[in-house]
Amino acid sequence: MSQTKGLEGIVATQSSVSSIIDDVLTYQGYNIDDLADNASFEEVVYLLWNGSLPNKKELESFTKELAQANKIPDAVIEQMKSWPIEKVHPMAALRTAVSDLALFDEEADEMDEKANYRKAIKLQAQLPTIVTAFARIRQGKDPISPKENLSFAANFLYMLTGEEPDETSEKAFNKALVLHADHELNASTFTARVCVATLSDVYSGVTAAIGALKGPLHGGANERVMGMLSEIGDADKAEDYIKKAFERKEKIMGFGHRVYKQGDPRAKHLREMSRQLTDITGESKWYEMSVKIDEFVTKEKGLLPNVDFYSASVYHSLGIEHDIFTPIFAVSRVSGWLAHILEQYSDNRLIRPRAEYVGPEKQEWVPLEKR
Ligand SMILES: CC(=O)SCCNC(=O)CCNC(=O)[C@H](O)C(C)(C)COP(=O)(O)OP(=O)(O)OC[C@H]1O[C@@H](n2cnc3c(N)ncnc32)[C@H](O)[C@@H]1OP(=O)(O)O
Ligand SMILES: O=C([O-])CC(=O)C(=O)O
Repeated sequence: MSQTKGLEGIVATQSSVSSIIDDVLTYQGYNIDDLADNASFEEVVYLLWNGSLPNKKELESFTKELAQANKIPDAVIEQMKSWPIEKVHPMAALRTAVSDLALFDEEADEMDEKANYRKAIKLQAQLPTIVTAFARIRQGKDPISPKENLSFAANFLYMLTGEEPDETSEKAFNKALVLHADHELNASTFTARVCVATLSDVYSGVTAAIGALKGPLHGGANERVMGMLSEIGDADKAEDYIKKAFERKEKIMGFGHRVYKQGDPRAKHLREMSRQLTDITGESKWYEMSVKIDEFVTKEKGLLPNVDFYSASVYHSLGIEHDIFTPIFAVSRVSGWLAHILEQYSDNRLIRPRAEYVGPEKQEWVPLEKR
C-alpha cells in the first residue's frame, strides 16, 4: 500500500459544485472572475445549490427565504452571554453556536431532501446573525436584527456595526463573499463531506467544517496575516521581518497553496480591493506593506499569495475586528459546504480511506506485573 502525505493529488470524489483546472476556478462552470465582477452573493449561493443562475423571480423568492430564516433562538443568544466571552475566539463561538442551533431545530435529524434544503437555508441565513451577535455582545452592545431591504453583504456590515454601509463597502464585501464561497475539495469542505457521508446531519457537517476552517493552515490564516502586518507596522520594515521569519523557518501566512501553482485567481481581485479601500481610508500603508511582502516572498521562495493574504487588509479597511476575519470566511464558505453536503447526500457512500501501517510488528503480550 502506498500513501500520499496530506492526500496530495488524490481525487477523492466527483463534484459538480466547483472546479480548479489549470489554476482556473469555476463555480458550476462560471469563471470566478465573471462572478466576482458581476454577481451578488445571493446569486452565487443559489448557483452553488441549484446548478444554474436564478432568474429575477427565483432570486427574489430565494432572497426572501433567506431573510425569513435569519433569526436565531433567544436561548442561543443567552448562552453566548454565559460564556467567558472576552476569552472566547469567535470561531470557537461560531462552532459551538451552530452545534447549539441543532438542538432547537425539530427537524435537525430528518434526512429527506426537502428538510435538508430547509436546514441549508437556515444555516446560510443564521451564520451572519451568530457572528455579528457575538461580536456585539462582547462589546457590551445588543445584537441588531437585519433589515429586509438590504442585501446579504450590506446586512452583515449593518448587523456588525449598526450602520448601513456605503455603496463601496457593500460592493467590496459582496465581492469578498463571492470569492470565498466555494473551493472544490478544500480541507473544511472535505471534512463536511466525510462527516455527512456517515449519514450524520447537516448541522454536524457544518460544525465539523467550522472546526477545520479555524486552523491557521486554512481559513485561520487571514487573521494571522493582519497580525503580521500589524507587527511589521511599516512597509520599509517588511523585507527584514520576512527574512528573519524565513531564517526561523516559519511559514508566511497568506502564501502558498496545495493546488494552485501559477497563483490563486482570487488574490488579484482582493489585491485591487485592498488598493482601493486603503486609499479611501487614508491607510495605504497596509496595501503598500502587503505588496512589499508579496514581491519579496515571491522573489525569495517562488510562493504566491493565496485568498487569505490581501483579504486581511480589505477587511481591516472595512473596520472589521481582526478575529472576525475567519468567521466571515465561514459566513461565505458555508454556502459551499452546504452545496457539497447536499451533493454528498444525493449519491452517498461512506468515506473511509486506508492507512499504511508503520507501527511495531508481532509484539508479544506481557502481563501487567511484568512490564
Ligand atoms: C483558504 C486557504 O486555506 S488558503 C491557505 C491558507 N494558509 C496559509 O496561508 C498558511 C501558509 N501556507 C501554508 O502553510 C501552505 O502553503 C499550505 C498549507 C497552504 C499548502 O501546504 P502544502 O501543499 O502542504 O505545502 P507544504 O506545507 O508541504 O509546503 C511545501 C514547501 O513550501 C514551503 N512553504 C509552503 N508555504 C509556505 C509559506 N506560506 N511560507 C513559507 N514556506 C512555505 C514549506 O515550508 C515546504 O518547504 P520544504 O519543502 O522546504 O519543507
Ligand atoms: O482549497 C484549499 O486548499 C484552500 C483554499 O484556498 C480555500 O479553501 O479557499
